Formats: sequence, structure tokens, C-alpha cells
Amino acid sequence: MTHVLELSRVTRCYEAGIDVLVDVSLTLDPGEVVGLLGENGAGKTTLIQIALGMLTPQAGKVRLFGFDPQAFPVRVKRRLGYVSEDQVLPPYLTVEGVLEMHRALFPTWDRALEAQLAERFDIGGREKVGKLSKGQARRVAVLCAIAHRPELLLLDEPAGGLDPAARREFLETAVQFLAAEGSTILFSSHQMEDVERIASRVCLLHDRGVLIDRDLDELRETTVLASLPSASGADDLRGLTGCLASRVVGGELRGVFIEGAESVRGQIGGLSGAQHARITPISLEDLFIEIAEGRR
Ligand SMILES: Nc1ncnc2c1ncn2[C@@H]1O[C@H](COP(=O)(O)OP(=O)(O)OP(=O)(O)O)[C@@H](O)[C@H]1O
Repeated sequence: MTHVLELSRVTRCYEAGIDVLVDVSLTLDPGEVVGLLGENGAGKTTLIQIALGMLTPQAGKVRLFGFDPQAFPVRVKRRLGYVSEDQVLPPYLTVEGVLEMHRALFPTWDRALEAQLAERFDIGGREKVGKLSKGQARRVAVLCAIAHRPELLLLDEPAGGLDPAARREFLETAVQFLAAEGSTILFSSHQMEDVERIASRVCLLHDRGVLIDRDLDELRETTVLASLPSASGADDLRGLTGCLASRVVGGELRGVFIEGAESVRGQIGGLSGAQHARITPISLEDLFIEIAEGRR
């Protein structure tokens, strides 16, 4: 089967010797809604721009719908939608002018869907783009990314800097109009709440690679925090299967695991203090905080 997106062992640096992504592999298949997570600077924008063909990796293979996006830019771009936080629409054009431009670019542009989205987002045609608020301009950008019914929608912090209601509206509109008909969506976000609400899969970038790539429900079920009143060091947990991070806090050794409580119980038996160990489920938000704190 041809994947919608295939990144295979991709490596990218901006300055010699400072790699941002190393050996990153990721595939997306039809209908998946994937939340791309990672701390500031983890490489989310870099990965999305490589997927789009806007950036070239120093090593590795990129395929969009089976094509090299740099060799076939027009062929792949017609099947894509893209919105980013810092995207700038031509400020001198009216909204209608921007829509006209997009209608001409995309043979699959759907006028009925355009009208539906314009009504939902309360977008008028006569205003100059340069006079729109940040939220209004982003609505126009989302409309332009969706109305040709792309097979893949790439969203790089699409609602960054906007209020919670606007965030919810953008993502839910995208999912409602696209995922329902089998399109694939990859969106980067710092908002766990957004990811938990709409993603079916989570991909976490950390330390230049993919640390987690899992079905969201499975991740929720198998994520636990193990705490031991132990004299052991953080290294005692680090080598165990499924342990993503560990640290000592206030004399307590704690580690996060993504292979379920049973697996943890079976592995920590030999550690000092194991008889007093507590193994509890934790939220994904807490998992990511533990990873940020426990893998430095
Ligand atoms: N054009 C560039 N030139 C040099 N370094 C860059 C450039 N773009 C990004 N970087 C560096 O690459 C790293 C990854 O940046 P990137 O924007 O991909 O991360 P991100 O996960 O999207 O971050 P954020 O969540 O803050 O948006 C950062 O250290 C950044 O400083």
C-alpha cells in the first residue's frame, strides 16, 4: 500500500554539527489524525516542512502519496492542505481575491464547501486581508487549506496565539470536514487537550528523534507512573522495558512507563523498596512533563 506520507530515516540540521532530526521515520495512512508533540525546538516545524517539500533533509527519504515532494511539487501540493501559525496571506488582496487565487490553483476546489466554511467562519469577501485580525486571517487560511478537500492536511500550530474557543473551532472544523471523509491530518500542538480531543495517534519528538508513536487510546491505557521510596538512583529504572524517563524527587524514585502496570511490576521486583512501590495511571500531560523533566 502507498502511504499518504512516508519519512524514512530522515536527518536534518541547519548548522553543521547541530542536528535537529536524526534518523526520523514516520508513516501516515489514510484517515489517521495524528498529533505531533514535542517541546519548543524539538523539530515539529522542521518535520512538517520536510514533509511538504519546503525543506530538504540531508539524509533519508520523503514520499508524499508515493512521490518525492521536491521532484513533483505541483502534483503533490494539489492534494495537500497546509496552515501554520506564521503563515502570511497577501495583505493587499481582498478575501475574495485570496479565494479566487486558490480556486484557480486547485482543480478539486469545492465551491459549496467554500460557502459552507465561509458561513461557519463568518468570512466576508470584500475586506483586505491586511486589515483582518489574527483570528480572522487564520480562518481564511483554514478555509483555503480545506476547501479543495485535500487528502492530507498539515497543520503547524494552526491555532497558535488564538483563544481556546478559536482553537477548538479550527481543529474541530478540520476534523469534521476532512477526517470524516477519510483524509489524513497531521497537526503539531502544545495543547494536550486538543490532541486528546481529536487525535487518534500521538507522535512525540524528543532529543532529535521519535520517542513515542502510538495509538492514543493504547497510550492512555498503558501509561503509568511508578514511585518507589527507594535509595536507588534514577538509572535503576532507565534500563527497564517501556521506561521513558526517571528521576528522584524528594527522596522518591519515580519513572514513567508506557508498557502497562503488569510489565512494570514484573521488572522492578529486584529493586530496593520495590515492596512499597506504587504504580498509578497518569495523564498524558503528566507523562510529557515527566519526560521533559526526567530525560534532561
Ligand atoms: N532556519 C533555521 N536556521 C537555523 N536553525 C533553525 C532554523 N529553523 C529552526 N531552527 C532550529 O531547529 C530547531 C527545531 O526548530 P523547529 O522550529 O523545527 O522546532 P519546533 O518543535 O517546531 O519548535 P516550537 O514548538 O518552538 O515551534 C530549533 O533549535 C531551532 O532553533
